[in-house]
Amino acid sequence: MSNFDNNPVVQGIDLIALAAQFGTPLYVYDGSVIRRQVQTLRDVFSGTDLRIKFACKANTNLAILRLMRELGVGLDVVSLQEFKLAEMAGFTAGEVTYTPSGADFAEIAEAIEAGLTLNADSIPLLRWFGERFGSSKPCMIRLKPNVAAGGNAKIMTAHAESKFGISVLLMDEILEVVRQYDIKITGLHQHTGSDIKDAEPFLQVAEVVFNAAANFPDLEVIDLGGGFKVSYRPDDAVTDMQLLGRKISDRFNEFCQSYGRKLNLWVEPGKFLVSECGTLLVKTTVVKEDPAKTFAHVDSGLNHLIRPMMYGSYHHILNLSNPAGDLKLYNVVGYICETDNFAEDRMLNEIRPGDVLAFKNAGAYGFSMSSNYNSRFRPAEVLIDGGVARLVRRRETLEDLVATQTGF
Ligand SMILES: Cc1ncc(COP(=O)(O)O)c(C=O)c1O
Ligand SMILES: N[C@@H](CCCC[NH3+])C(=O)O
Repeated sequence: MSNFDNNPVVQGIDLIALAAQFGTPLYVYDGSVIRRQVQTLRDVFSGTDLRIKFACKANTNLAILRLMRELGVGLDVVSLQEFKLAEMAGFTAGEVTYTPSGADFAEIAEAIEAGLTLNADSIPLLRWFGERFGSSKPCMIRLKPNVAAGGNAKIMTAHAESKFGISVLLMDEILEVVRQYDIKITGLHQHTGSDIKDAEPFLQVAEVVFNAAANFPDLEVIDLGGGFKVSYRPDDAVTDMQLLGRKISDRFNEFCQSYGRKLNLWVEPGKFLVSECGTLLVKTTVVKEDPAKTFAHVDSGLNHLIRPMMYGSYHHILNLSNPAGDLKLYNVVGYICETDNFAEDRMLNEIRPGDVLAFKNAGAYGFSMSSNYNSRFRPAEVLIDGGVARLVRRRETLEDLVATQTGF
């Protein structure tokens, strides 16, 4: 189904029946959408030696990771724990890159010993790597190209004041450390941000990385990060992937010629691969007619899908239980003791207590950013693939909430 149709059926499976079977709140993932998105990336970059590294912080459910592996997609992890999950899903260290952000060096040492290639994000880390490993292990560098792009300020990661990466303005210092310790730099990386619509910023940062590449003779990889925009609203403009793929591929191939060798092109999308596959199903608990607003409370909140509250993000909402109901204006709000508005002044088919609502585009940074705030359980998760719905995470219990507490 299109992400915005009021059609409650995914691969022949009725979502209202699924909500009744597994309860709400429930994350539901459509595997066919992931397959489609992977194929699109391969098609648009077919002129290059492309490797896709799924930024798995977007969704670390083991079934999703396994599906990625089945599809030949590698991973980008940001923590040792994400790598441990990757291993459980069948990945080997060689299929995974490691892009920590200001992580403890003890964790980084463990990750390197486990076989991961480090993507170094600071000069102190690069120096530490040099002192400890010299040229005995490969190393990548995360550059900060000083380009501002992304859907909102909180998800822009490459502007001059961003904490991420090593500024390209520090190239002399980078080179001094690399030479001092004879570090073998096998890859240059940058990640501009998330929700980037236009091809222009992608091309702009690619130029910065290509220019920097001339300083590093041992490169095998150029990693241009993720950030491709998908449609969150019915009328959203999205990244023109055909155009982007063609422009980046052409420029990358030219660069390889001038570099003197064919390199691998890596991209590491999160949202592009999994945002549209996911729907969060919730149940309406109370409809409150207030003189100012009509509030539809649901059995979920910022503890399950924090994007609207954290970034002001739009998630399309459908009333699956009453698709032909009269249109009315609602504030759709959570059950958490915070102002956890999912939507304000949203026109929706009449909502009645018990109605199942669907929050679309919830596959990326949904469950993976969830919490137990207010001591609420996190949602269960279901993956629909090959026409079969499979529970891939059970609902939590009180035992899960207290499992790590001691001494009480
Ligand atoms: C290093 C890195 N790569 C890739 C991504 C994926 O971004 P997106 O989900 O927008 O594709 C992120 C997320 O911010 C990131 O930090
Ligand atoms: N979590 C962000 C994307 C990644 C930002 C962190 N680098 C979002 O939901 O839009």
